[in-house]
Amino acid sequence: MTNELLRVEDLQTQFDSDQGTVHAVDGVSFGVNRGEIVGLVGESGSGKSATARSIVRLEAPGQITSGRITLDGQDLTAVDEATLRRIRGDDISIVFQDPHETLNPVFPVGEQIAEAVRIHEEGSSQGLLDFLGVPPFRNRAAWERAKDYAVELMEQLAIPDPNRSADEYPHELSGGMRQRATLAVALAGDPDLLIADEPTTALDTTTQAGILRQIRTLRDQRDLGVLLISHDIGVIAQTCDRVVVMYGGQVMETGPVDEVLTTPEHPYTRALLECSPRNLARGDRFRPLEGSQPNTISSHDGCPFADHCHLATPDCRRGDIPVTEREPDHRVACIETPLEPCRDPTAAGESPNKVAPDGGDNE
Ligand SMILES: Nc1ncnc2c1ncn2[C@@H]1O[C@H](COP(=O)(O)OP(=O)(O)OP(=O)(O)O)[C@@H](O)[C@H]1O
Ligand code: NI
Repeated sequence: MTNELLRVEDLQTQFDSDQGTVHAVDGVSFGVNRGEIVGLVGESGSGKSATARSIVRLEAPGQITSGRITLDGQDLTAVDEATLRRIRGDDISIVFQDPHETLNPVFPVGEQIAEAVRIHEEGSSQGLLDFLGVPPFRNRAAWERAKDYAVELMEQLAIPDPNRSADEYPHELSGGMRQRATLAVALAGDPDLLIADEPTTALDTTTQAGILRQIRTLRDQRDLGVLLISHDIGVIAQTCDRVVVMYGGQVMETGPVDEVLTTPEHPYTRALLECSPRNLARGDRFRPLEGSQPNTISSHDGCPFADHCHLATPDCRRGDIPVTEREPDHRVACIETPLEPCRDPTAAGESPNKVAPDGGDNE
């Protein structure tokens, strides 16, 4: 028995476009254990959100064309709509960058959290009421309990004066508090897995750090599995135990954060660390890698990074790139990476967070 909660195996999600098929997620595999925070990192368009949405089966208008997604052994690609709805409420929660996707502007936040608690508690009976199209039966005692628990959840999320904040509308809260309220809604059903898609991207760095710490605390308290999506490698370094580096819909490298970010092996991971916003002089603008994202339309043979990789050979542009395990649980999808690992791609500049500055740039 492992304590693996989520397993994504060879997932393919595609979109139709006028130009052809977009291979947004192109053979992605990774797992999330209970009590573990896994980061999904990559530039804009690398397929992070498409992966997250596929896991909760909200991939439309995209389509999962192959692969398996299992949560606690249950295949999410094979369950019916009613089961999926139950899983989304009870087992997996997803929060987005924009709280408006979760919070309704016209209701006080406490009421929305309580509503999420109540729906979870009433479970299948609520499903029946939806089916019959009648307004939900308001069990007074259950509603009061849900309200009490909503305030308790707000307290757990370090929202100050939760009794008062519960009566406030989303726009009356600061950005950070709104995102905490969103997390409270997400946790109302006591999920096993929390997926957070760029939850702090819209926030200033201090507020961001507070929320990331909160996510770690929740993980500790609830033994939550967390999939944290970010384009910011610094966020991943601060928060995650393991990281999955994506480019062009594929996984380039995956492994423990302190290994992957200190001794990155894939040329793309090295490039990503080099152009991390934290490595730029103050005032410089973060610019994506030269040439930015590959064309994921139609042809998707070989390594998507080949056109930007100084180590690329003709073999890199053909067929599937084999994945090799360099250390236990540290995998790299590259045929040309020198066996001598790159010690620290940022040795010349300032190192981001936990990345140890120990020189020896062999690139
Ligand atoms: N609804 C859609 N219709 C067509 N193509 C889509 C759609 N949604 C996403 N895509 C394409 O799928 C690919 C992956 O997009 P995705 O949103 O997963 O990237 P991302 O890594 O989350 O980027 P970002 O950091 O900008 O959120 C992109 O090429 C994108 O254009
Ligand atoms: Ni995204």
